[in-house]
Amino acid sequence: METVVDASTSEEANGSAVEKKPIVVFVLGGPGSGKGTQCAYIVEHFGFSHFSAGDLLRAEMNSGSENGLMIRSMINEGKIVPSEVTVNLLQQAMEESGNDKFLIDGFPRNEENRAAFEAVTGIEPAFVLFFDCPKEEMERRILNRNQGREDDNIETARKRFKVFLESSLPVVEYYESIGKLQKIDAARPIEEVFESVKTVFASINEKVKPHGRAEKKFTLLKLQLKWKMNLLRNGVCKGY
Ligand SMILES: Nc1ncnc2c1ncn2[C@@H]1O[C@H](COP(=O)(O)OP(=O)(O)O)[C@@H](O)[C@H]1O
Ligand SMILES: Nc1ccn([C@H]2C[C@H](O)[C@@H](COP(=O)(O)OP(=O)(O)O)O2)c(=O)n1
Ligand SMILES: [Mg+2]
Repeated sequence: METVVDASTSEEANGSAVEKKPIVVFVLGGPGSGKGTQCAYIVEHFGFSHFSAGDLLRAEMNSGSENGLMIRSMINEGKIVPSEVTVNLLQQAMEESGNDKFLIDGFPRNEENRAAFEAVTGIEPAFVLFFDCPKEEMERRILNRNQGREDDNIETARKRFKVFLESSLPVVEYYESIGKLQKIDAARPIEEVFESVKTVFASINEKVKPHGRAEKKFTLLKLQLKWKMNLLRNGVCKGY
C-alpha cells in the first residue's frame, strides 16, 4: 500500500511561496477497535495532539449546550451527528491546542464528515490509520470498556456496527483508493498493535518533521485566517 504524505508543505497557486500546513492524521476503525488506546501511545511518542470526535461530542452533550439533547439521542441511537457540529468542535480544539500535528480519532465517519472537514479547513489528511478488527472482538471490547458510556451496551453497539459498515467503511475505501490508507491488524495485544503503528509513523517521520516554535505560531495564524475566509465564503454551515 502506498503512503502518500502531505509533507506539511504545499505550493501556492502562483508556485512561489511554500507554506507549512498543519499535519492531520485521521484514525479510523470500528467501535471498540482500539483507536483511543493507540492514539494515547502515538501522542506520547510522536508529539501529536489527539482529538476524539466522540469525546468532543460527549463533552458538548454534557455541557448543557443547545445541541446537547440532539447529540445524546444520536449517540444513543448509534447515529452520526451532523458534520456542522462535529467539524466546529474539531476546528475549535485544533485552534486552541497551539500544535500543528493532529490525530483526529473517529472522524470522518461518513462522506458528509469527510467533505465538510475538507471544505471548512482546506486540510487533507497526510494519511489515514485504519484499525482492522473482527466484529466479535470489537463487541467484546466495548462490553468490557467500563468507561460509563451510555452507548456501550449491546443494542447500541450493534446499531453502531451497522452504521460503521454502511457509512464509515466507504470512507475507508475511498482513502485506500487514493493510496492514503495504512491498515493495521488491530486484533492483537495492545503492544503488538503499537509496534505496527510505530513503524508507520517512523517511516513518515522524516518527512513530517515537527515545526519550530515560530513556524508553528505562523502556521496557526495562517490557518485561523484561512478558516475565517472559508466561513465568510461558505456561511457557517452551507455548502456541506
Ligand atoms: N489491542 C487490544 N486488545 C485488547 N483490548 C484492547 C485493545 N485495544 C484496546 N483495548 C480495550 O478495548 C476497549 C476499546 O478500546 P478503545 O481504545 O476505547 O477503542 P475505540 O476508541 O476504537 O472505540 C478499551 O477498554 C481498551 O482498553
Ligand atoms: N465523527 C463522529 C464521531 C462520533 N460520533 C458519535 C457517534 C458515535 O457512535 C459516538 C461515539 O464515537 P466514538 O468515536 O467515541 O466511539 P468509539 O471510540 O469508536 O467507540 O459519537 C459522531 O456522530 N460523529
Ligand atoms: Mg474511542
